[in-house]
Amino acid sequence: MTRPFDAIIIGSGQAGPFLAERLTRAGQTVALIEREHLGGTCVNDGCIPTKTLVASARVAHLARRAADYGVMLGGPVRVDMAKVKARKDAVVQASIDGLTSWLENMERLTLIRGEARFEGPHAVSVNGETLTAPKIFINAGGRPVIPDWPGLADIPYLTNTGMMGLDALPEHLIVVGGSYIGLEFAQMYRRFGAAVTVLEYGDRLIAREDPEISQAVRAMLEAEGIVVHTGVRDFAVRPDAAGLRLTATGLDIPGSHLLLAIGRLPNSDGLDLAAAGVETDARGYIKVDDRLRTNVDGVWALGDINGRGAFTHTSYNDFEIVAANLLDDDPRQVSDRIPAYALFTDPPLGRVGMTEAEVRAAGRPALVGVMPMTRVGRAKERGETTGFMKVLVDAQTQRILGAALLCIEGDEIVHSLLDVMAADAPYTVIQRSVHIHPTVSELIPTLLGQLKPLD
Ligand SMILES: Cc1cc2nc3c(=O)[nH]c(=O)nc-3n(C[C@H](O)[C@H](O)[C@H](O)COP(=O)(O)OP(=O)(O)OC[C@H]3O[C@@H](n4cnc5c(N)ncnc54)[C@H](O)[C@@H]3O)c2cc1C
Ligand SMILES: NC(=O)c1ccc[n+]([C@@H]2O[C@H](COP(=O)([O-])OP(=O)(O)OC[C@H]3O[C@@H](n4cnc5c(N)ncnc54)[C@H](O)[C@@H]3O)[C@@H](O)[C@H]2O)c1
Repeated sequence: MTRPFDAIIIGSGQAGPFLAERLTRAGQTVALIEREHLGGTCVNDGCIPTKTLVASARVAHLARRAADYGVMLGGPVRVDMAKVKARKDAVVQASIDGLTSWLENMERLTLIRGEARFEGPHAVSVNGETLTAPKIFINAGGRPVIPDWPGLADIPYLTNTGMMGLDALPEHLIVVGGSYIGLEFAQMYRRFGAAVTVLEYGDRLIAREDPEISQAVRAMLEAEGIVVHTGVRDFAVRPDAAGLRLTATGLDIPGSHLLLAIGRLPNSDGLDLAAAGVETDARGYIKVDDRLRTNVDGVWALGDINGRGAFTHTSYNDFEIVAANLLDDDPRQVSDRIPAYALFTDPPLGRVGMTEAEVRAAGRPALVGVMPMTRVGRAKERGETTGFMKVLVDAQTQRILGAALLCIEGDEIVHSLLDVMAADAPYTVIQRSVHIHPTVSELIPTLLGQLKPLD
């Protein structure tokens, strides 16, 4: 049997449901196919649950520091991991429920639970049925990389998905991978009370960032008692009485739990893209142009699977780009996007635009301003002076090139810089604006008033 639609969407990640809403509102019939959980990674085992857990971990951390603020608690801080998990599950479930009822009640939308595969450029099979449509949108996301270490098949390792099921405190969590996923889990579990060791293959943590950021993040985590090893190679694992034993270059570590956070792979291999003739790059990401069109007419790829972004906000922006081009006669494109993201440690790292290394590589004359948080009144008042703020500016055009804000509220404050960049206005616009006292943002104009040549 063949069922025709105006559009088919594969995967209910952070672009598909919103696109379904726009298309159906425009009068089109849409099939949205999801093989697992509605909402994909962000809702089920990514952003929403991890940031909910980070919130619990921060409360535990502040409770331990209560006496520093003159607040006396009755005894040592205890974390009830079952309650932490239940709180996380409730926040996730509310999100899933909202999404489910929204989609189930969407006029002209057919929601299909099953695994989709291409049968041709405009035909997809699911649950033994063939669906056809002139327009097909792929929003099928990605999954964790699993290495081929000796012994891995013999131990019960975790990924970000398995971590969602933990309702008891690991005695010793070994985290492999010192980037976004690894570091967020490492800090939260240390704060819940576990011993935590981070093992990173590269010679520093979060190696996409400037070395001073890597160093500051490492120092901040070590100050909380997390053990960090970098330049680690030749991993092997085996079961033992403590749970597992991990060996690597110069290391032999017993652990109760192992989290693998060494990157993600696109879910393009399960789609039979060859049947449609859709091309991928060497790493499996679907090749798209600036408007997210694949090489096959009438097939688009949105979200992590196109390799043009790896965040919820980039996936959502992919939806906006496709909808604008198809429905609004508005030629939005990926290259309009200014890269921005945060690492949700505490304090977080808010990032926008270029790193210092990228500015140097571009060879343009630049100005730089750095301010340690020990000079920021609000940070002193809050007793949270870890980190610094750094901004890079083009010396000729006065445009902000990039910023790294490793500080309390860095994930929020970074947007004032991002918005001036998006407005294509000179940094002097922020420098001359009067910010509210006493805030961290208040020091951004001061920082911009102290720029020096980047030598
Ligand atoms: C632990 C963790 C924390 C994160 N934290 C953040 C954060 O704080 N901020 C941020 O911006 N980003 C974060 N991310 C990244 C973010 O989750 C993703 O970038 C985001 O979910 C976008 O994904 P997507 O839209 O590409 O698809 P996904 O959310 O991955 O969804 C794809 C969907 O497609 C379905 N699917 C796949 N193949 C098929 C098929 N053949 N048929 C039917 N359905 C299929 C899958 O089941 C899935 O539901 C985090 C990721 C992880 C893992
Ligand atoms: N705050 C956020 O926005 C957020 C949070 C979590 C995840 N994410 C998204 O999820 C994606 C995946 O995150 P991630 O942290 O898994 O991947 P990543 O690609 O960012 O980092 C993987 C890390 O693992 C290291 N590594 C690779 N192979 C290794 C090995 N064999 N042994 C030890 N270390 C190894 C790499 O050097 C790197 O530091 C990111 O690209 C990000 O976009 C975002």
